[in-house]
Amino acid sequence: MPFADTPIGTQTDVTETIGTPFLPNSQDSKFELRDVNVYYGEKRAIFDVSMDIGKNEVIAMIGPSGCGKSTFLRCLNRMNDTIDGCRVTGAISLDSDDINRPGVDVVPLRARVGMVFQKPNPFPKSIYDNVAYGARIHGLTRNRYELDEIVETSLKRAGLWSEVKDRLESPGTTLSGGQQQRLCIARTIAIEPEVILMDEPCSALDPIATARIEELIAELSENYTIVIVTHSMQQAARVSHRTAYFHMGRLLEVNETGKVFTTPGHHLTEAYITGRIG
Ligand SMILES: Nc1ncnc2c1ncn2[C@@H]1O[C@H](COP(=O)(O)OP(=O)(O)OP(=O)(O)O)[C@@H](O)[C@H]1O
Repeated sequence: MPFADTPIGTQTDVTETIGTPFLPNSQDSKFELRDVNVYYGEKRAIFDVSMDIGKNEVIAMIGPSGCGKSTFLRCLNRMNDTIDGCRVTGAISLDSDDINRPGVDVVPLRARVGMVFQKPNPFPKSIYDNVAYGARIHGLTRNRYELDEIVETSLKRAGLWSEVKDRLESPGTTLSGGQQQRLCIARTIAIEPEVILMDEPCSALDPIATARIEELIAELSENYTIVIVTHSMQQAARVSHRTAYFHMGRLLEVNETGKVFTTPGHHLTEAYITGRIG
């Protein structure tokens, strides 16, 4: 316990992020963030965050409630634009292209960077139409046969096909919570995103449904970059390659997940993972 004697203050007492916020080769980065700040009106919620997120990386965002994890996640597909009074400064690039530059259309951006929310939110439509919706509006198919293929493939990849293949016309809302969350993942992957943002995707699910989603994250990481916000340190440890610890809007530490949980570099990371702050 190298920091056990350090008092837990409110100050974050770092000037730069501990660990490995930057990847050794910029070609390996999917996102590059530099000096990112987020304000809600006058209030600053994110302070000077700089880091890279790798291609095919699963990175977990952890930290006490209110530390800015969701706010940070929403920077990555400009979902903060939808919040009145929210302002983002700094540089955020996706494949070296600034996502905040004038002229960027957020619709294709959000197709490239899909999002799965805490509470499963299927549309009030059939299971089939939930998955087909995005493919239709983005014009990904030319005919019903191709659409059927996308729906089947997406449901298979989300691990839901065998459970729903005989009831595709039933409303999505008739599924269990865990099935609904897999339906939302199928809906997200149907439009072939490059990145999937997950904001506490298992918090409404039981342990079995959670285990299924975690298996799915491991499978999806072969093809996608995944950024997951979680309150469960066990989940971060199970699914992620790197873990980022946020505290009061600052990114205090980011490192390989094993290191963060065994030899944290900052006393506040250690205080959080040992349950002394929550
Ligand atoms: N729409 C908003 N308007 C004003 N302030 C906001 C808004 N959303 C979040 N905040 C504030 O920004 C800070 C960060 O909130 P955020 O939801 O990003 O934290 P979090 O780490 O995701 O929290 P939790 O773990 O509880 O979900 C908090 O102080 C919160 O009160």
